[in-house]
Amino acid sequence: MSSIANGQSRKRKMSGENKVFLKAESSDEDSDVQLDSTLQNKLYVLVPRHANLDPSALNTSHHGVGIDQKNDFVSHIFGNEDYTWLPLKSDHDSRPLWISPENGHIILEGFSPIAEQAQDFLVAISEPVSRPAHIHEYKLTPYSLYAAVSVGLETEDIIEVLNRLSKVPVPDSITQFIRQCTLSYGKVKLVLKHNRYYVESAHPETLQMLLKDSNISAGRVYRDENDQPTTEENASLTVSSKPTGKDLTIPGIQKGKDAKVDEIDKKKQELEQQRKEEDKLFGAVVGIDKEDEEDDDEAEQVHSFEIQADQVENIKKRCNEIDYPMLEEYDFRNDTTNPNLEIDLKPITVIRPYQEKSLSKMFGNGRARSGIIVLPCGAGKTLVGITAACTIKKSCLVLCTSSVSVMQWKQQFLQWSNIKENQIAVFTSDQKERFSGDAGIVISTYSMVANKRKRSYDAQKMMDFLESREWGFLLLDEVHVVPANMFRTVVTTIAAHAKLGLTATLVREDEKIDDLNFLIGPKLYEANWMDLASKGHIANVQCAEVWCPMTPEFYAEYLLENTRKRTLLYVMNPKKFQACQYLIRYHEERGDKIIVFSDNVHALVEYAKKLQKPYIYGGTGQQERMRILQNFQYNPIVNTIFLSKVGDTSIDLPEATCLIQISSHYGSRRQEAQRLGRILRAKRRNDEGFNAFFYSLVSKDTQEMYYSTKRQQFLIDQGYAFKVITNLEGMDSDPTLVFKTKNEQMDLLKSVLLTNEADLKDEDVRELDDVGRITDRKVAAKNRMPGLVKRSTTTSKSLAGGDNMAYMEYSRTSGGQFAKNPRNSGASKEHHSLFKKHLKRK
Ligand SMILES: Nc1ncnc2c1ncn2[C@@H]1O[C@H](COP(=O)(O)OP(=O)(O)OP(=O)(O)O)[C@@H](O)[C@H]1O
Repeated sequence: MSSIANGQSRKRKMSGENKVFLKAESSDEDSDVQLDSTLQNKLYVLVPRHANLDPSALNTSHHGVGIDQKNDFVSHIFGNEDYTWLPLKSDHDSRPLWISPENGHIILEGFSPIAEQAQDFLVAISEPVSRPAHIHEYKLTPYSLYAAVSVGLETEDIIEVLNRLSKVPVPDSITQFIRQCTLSYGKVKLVLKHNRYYVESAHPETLQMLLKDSNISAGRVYRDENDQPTTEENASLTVSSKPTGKDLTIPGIQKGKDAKVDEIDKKKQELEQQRKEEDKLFGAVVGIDKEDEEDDDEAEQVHSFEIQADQVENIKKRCNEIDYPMLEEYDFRNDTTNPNLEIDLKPITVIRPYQEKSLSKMFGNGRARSGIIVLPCGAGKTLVGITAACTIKKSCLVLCTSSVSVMQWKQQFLQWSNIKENQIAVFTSDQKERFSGDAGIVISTYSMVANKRKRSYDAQKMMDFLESREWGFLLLDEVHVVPANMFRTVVTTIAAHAKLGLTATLVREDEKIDDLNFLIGPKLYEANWMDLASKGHIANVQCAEVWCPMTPEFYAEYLLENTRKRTLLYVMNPKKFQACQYLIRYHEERGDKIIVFSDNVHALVEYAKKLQKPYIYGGTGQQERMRILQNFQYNPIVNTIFLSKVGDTSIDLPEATCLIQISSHYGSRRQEAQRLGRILRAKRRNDEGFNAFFYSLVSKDTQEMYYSTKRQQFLIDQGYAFKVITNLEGMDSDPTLVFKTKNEQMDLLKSVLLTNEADLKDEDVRELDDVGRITDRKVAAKNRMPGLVKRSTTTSKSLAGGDNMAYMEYSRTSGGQFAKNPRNSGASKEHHSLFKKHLKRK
């Protein structure tokens, strides 16, 4: 939930907010939005320049009784977020939303019968903040509203549906904010039709207003009655019908139907019927599919004027400056200049419902909208990108973060679509291919395209080829990791009609995420992790933080040493070593396959050697990596491997069912989510009662606890509950564990203190993923010994880890199985001071 006010006086708080709403003066003339970093946690930090919100509108006291005047005995607990004075609607029980008049945060009751529809609507108009099992939190921002209008929602519809869903009337301040943010956004589109560029809008007055701007009107093209360019000026706009998208089919939806699919369809219909009845009952037809409904109505008219191709960039820039950013849409079906690409999904390829939903946001009106699709790790972003390419059917450029990903994309194109191998070209430092024919696919890396340093002759020739032609589709993988300036270079050097960004975690520690909105387009869709897990598309994961006490000797040194040595001391803590050994043994006995992650290479090697397990880090040769990974996949004796951060992304090991993290890089929320992604794709995710496990081992009372809390935040916001394990049963009395005696512990301490400074650094991985996935499954399969992989049967209690471990919970529960463990009760009192602070802050 959003921060609970800390007792500041309302007067002081309001003055702070006034600051947020004040349009910052021209400190940065070029930026399209203003950022007030002192007020990071507030809504409306980003204010479109035209948005001229009246701060006094947010002074809630004019609505009724302010909290200062309230004398009841609970209001003070909620501080400035006590909204009991808001008038509840008489049928509020059947409405699932609360809207804060002060900061636009929206709280959704996840247990409401119409929560699913409400969720669809909220994802379209606001940013999800936190989505645990029962209560979800969203926030309205200028960008989220920009995204809403870009997928076809209209201002009044947004307000009306919010009002229908809300338990209280939508506050005036929020209505006003929505109006101001949607006033100009999404009203103007840049469309390429029959190879001519048009500025298009359903609002002729908006186009007339734009044409009054000399920069824009200078780029306008006039045509005579023979459709030839003329200098004769003609004031009228072209009028045409709005495209309906009716006859557009996204491949992979109807194909490959079997009995199971029919059954699902039947269930869907039943659910649909049930939903319709609920809608009737609650009178809250959400209306986000209004666009589709409109298809049945008479086609709406759109107005447009043509602009010169070489003026597109200038006009786009000008429109951004005057707060009328042009949405980019590609009318690919009417593009007759760029040759078509013969590509379709294979008949056996069936895309999943959430993949279809995300694509329908992109192709909702029969054209391709540029924007970003956010799906959890392992949920199949690649297939979404491939399906989009199969829909557009024009030349396509795919950019990824590493050469390993390039090969994976190529392999996936061949796996899911009917594209021929000679129609796909790979452009990396090792391979510079061309596709045969007029149209094709090129897969490359961001650095190959954006790096302007001296290129080899071949690379330069390839770049000339990429820059000299028009691309129907630009697919951008892992958009959250690529620096904004790299994007800028890519987007300006490559002429592409439609751009699609893919990511799992739209979070960056550098808060640069907003750049993506303007460089690629708005977020079109964001899936809910818990929903996908509950439907079996990604694995259910039990997350736990294991608190390992420091031995007195290690702790004494920890308090004395400098930061780098400190890190090594808490990573090499003998108790952590033992916990790691204990968990490996426990999960190996259950038949799990375990990946142990360590960012610190020194620790990685020490742990792996001591526990006699194979390890891979940046310095491991390619052959050795493949050998280790193949053994892990197919050899029943190799059930645990140690990986440095080279394995964070793109490693596809669906056999892995358990992750143990012994050292991590500070507080990166993204890294934590990516690591979790390694087990979300677990092959066995649909087995009854199956759970994957994610353990983070932290040394108690050290800085590591702070970082760990920070890292988990993204996953907690997706609904994961991290349990705290304070005691691994039987660990203290187990004589087989390493570093049992004081002498052994002291020897370890000595070796840590003698370690070179140079060894203490985390691995510097430039290539984001260079472990690679094993694509040569046929070779590997030969070595496999079927039936030998042992998986012991366990009780559900054991599956929940309840046999040997004591849990306590400090985060919101997701209704997970750990929470039901009777040992939980009462344990939650035992919060570490760091967590207490965290909880209070929450
Ligand atoms: N519709 C589908 N039908 C069957 N399998 C699918 C489908 N969509 C995705 N998959 C499979 O799911 C797995 C994960 O897909 P993919 O690698 O594209 O995930 P991702 O979202 O890119 O993950 P990450 O962000 O971790 O790289 C792959 O093995 C892929 O083949």
